[in-house]
Amino acid sequence: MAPTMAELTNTQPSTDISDFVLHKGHGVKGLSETGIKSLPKQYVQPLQERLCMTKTVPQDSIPVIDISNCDDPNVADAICNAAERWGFFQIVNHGVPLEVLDNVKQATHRFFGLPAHEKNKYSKRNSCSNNVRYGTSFSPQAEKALEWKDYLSLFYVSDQEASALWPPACKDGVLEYMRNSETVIKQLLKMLMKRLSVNEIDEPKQHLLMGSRRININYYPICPNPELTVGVGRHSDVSTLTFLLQDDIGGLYVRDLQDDSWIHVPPVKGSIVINVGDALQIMSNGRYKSVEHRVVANGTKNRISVPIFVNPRPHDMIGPSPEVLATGEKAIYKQLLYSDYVKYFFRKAHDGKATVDHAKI
Ligand SMILES: COc1cc(/C=C/C(=O)SCCNC(=O)CCNC(=O)[C@H](O)C(C)(C)COP(=O)(O)OP(=O)(O)OC[C@H]2O[C@@H](n3cnc4c(N)ncnc43)[C@H](O)[C@@H]2OP(=O)(O)O)ccc1O
Ligand SMILES: O=C(O)CCC(=O)C(=O)O
Ligand SMILES: [Fe+2]
Repeated sequence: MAPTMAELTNTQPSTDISDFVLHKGHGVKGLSETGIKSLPKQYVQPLQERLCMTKTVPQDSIPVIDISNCDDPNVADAICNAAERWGFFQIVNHGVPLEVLDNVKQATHRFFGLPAHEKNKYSKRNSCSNNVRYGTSFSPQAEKALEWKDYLSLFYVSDQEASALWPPACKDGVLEYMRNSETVIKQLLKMLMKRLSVNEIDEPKQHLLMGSRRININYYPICPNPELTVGVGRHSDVSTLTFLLQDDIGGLYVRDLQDDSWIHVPPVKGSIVINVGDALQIMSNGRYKSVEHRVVANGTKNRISVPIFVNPRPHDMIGPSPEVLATGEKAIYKQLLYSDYVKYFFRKAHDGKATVDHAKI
């Protein structure tokens, strides 16, 4: 039986909240559902990490790009310009059927709707594979303040492995969404690489750009005192590209590189949010920007999102592309083993752009 709100907040030491959320697998969703009225102190973020609304810009500035005609050079220009200027854009008319998007959202709700003991079968402690992990916050062992989010992270190896190991509550919807994203991911990478003088994506390049995929399903439950915490703290993704489906609640903010303000990425029906990750920033020698983003907590609504992180393979070396350096441009990033880079990212709390700065020469 889940404890009541009074049992958790008033009379119990804070270790009991950690035990309930982290170890027993209730997550922040379970905490939220106790009816808790004030934010436990573990989730109170330092002032500088909370999103101050006076630093946000109300207008919609992240481009929304219709990609129905991928062969149109104007479409490629819009994509590449957005990747250079914003690091973020939304795509519409991308060819992934609305039904597939609805199915993966339902799959996400089905998984998080399971009882805690079912979800907890996939926690780091209990999961039968490193490739399937249910958790909460980002890196609880490294964080001074926890984040108000639960997630399931699925590293894709093969359909066979996914069928055997991924939770039955969500695997079909997630696999269908992954399969349907493949063509558009290839189209986007082709356009982005062409501007970097990579005119053909041969097999080795394809491995480097999209040789592995990780899909996360994220759940941000209703939060008491949302202004005191974060859903996800400031970070950039370590992927090549991230292909993100959000529901209609909103709450994702992106750093404007020109003035350091934060810009909302408004939900647009049927759209997919695309962002450049650190691996592509490094390969493009800084031309495409992996931009800091964060998610605010919400006081009245539950929110979900489903990012597909498109990555190099763990054993690939990443560094500025030879085609980019062929012009005589000086490399600003080192060559790194991708899995070392990702481990470095996961070992720390979210800290803005510190991971990619670590890759600088
Ligand atoms: C969760 O909240 C998030 C997540 C994100 C993610 C943004 C991304 O861009 S994810 C894309 C990352 N790229 C890849 O996964 C592809 C390459 N993969 C690899 O190189 C490896 O699979 C590996 C990730 C390095 C894991 O290798 P493995 O040998 O299996 O090592 P482990 O011992 O299992 O893990 C090492 C260390 O990493 C942490 N960790 C691993 N997986 C996850 C995960 N899915 N989520 C969170 N943390 C993970 C873990 O702490 C491990 O350390 P331990 O102390 O537990 O041993 C963005 C924003 C978010 O809020
Ligand atoms: O939930 C979102 O909109 C974004 C989540 C995110 O940035 C991530 O999982 O890397
Ligand atoms: Fe992210």
